[in-house]
Amino acid sequence: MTSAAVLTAAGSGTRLGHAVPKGLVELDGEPLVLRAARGLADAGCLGAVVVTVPAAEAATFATLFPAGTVPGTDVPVRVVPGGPTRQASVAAGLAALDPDVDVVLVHDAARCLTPPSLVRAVEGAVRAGHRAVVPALPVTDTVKRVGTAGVDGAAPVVATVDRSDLRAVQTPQGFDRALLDAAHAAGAHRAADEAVAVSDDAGLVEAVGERVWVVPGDERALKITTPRDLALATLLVRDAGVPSGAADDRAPVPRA
Ligand SMILES: Nc1ccn([C@@H]2O[C@H](COP(=O)(O)OP(=O)(O)OP(=O)(O)O)[C@@H](O)[C@H]2O)c(=O)n1
Ligand SMILES: C[C@](O)(CO)[C@H](O)COP(=O)(O)O
Repeated sequence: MTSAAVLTAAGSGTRLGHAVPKGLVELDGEPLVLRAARGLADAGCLGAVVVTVPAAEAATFATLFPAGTVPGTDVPVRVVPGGPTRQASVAAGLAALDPDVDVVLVHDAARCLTPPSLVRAVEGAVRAGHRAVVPALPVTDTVKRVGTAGVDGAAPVVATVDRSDLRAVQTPQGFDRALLDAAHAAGAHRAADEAVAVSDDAGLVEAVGERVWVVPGDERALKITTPRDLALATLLVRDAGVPSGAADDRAPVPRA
């Protein structure tokens, strides 16, 4: 029995706006995909990492793992081509996992500062019997549902949403491997089209009627999407005093 991770790095990073795919963009001198892979390996609970990358850049990504392992560790890495959507990229990663893997964590290279403690918390919750587990943080802004914007760009407020049971979901998301394989198979017809593909793997599990569980997330697991996110992450890695987001070991609660 082995736990393994699919690390998604096949996106282009359009909103970040660099000339290279986002996974190759450096944060304080180190590519995002390498930082993310190390965070997974340092958790100490994963037997392998499959990295999904843009097909045209597979050789470049492979040079980051010259020994076929996450550098500085003995965790094996496989680099495989991803697909046109995140969902398709995860499916490609799942197909490359060894048959003995029974627990899968799916993680975004874009969340490259995720601490190993969060990886262990998610993996441990799956091992403890929760077949689908996502880390999440409470929503802190006031949230409003709005209607269609007018020609001046202003949109009418339709309602103010009760935020008490809203959560912002992060990665890694952890799954019983058979459940995640089945959920991706059931949702495969959506994978090629960005308009209908799911934005996270838990969404596919929900669609097949299985319960997804939430564990406390961590502010360090922020997603680098825009130049501002990269600037913030740079400040965070240079400031060892940055506070952690949440305790890691609270009991899972059902997803609302
Ligand atoms: N076809 C895709 C699209 C996204 N991803 C991965 O999914 C994660 C979350 O996606 P996002 O941060 O939105 O990355 P991009 O799609 O690269 O960003 P953008 O939409 O700005 O191009 C990233 O690690 C990204 O590499 C992927 O593996 N395959
Ligand atoms: C998986 C994810 O990071 C959870 O928040 C998120 O859904 C990815 O979304 P994106 O649209 O691919 O950025």
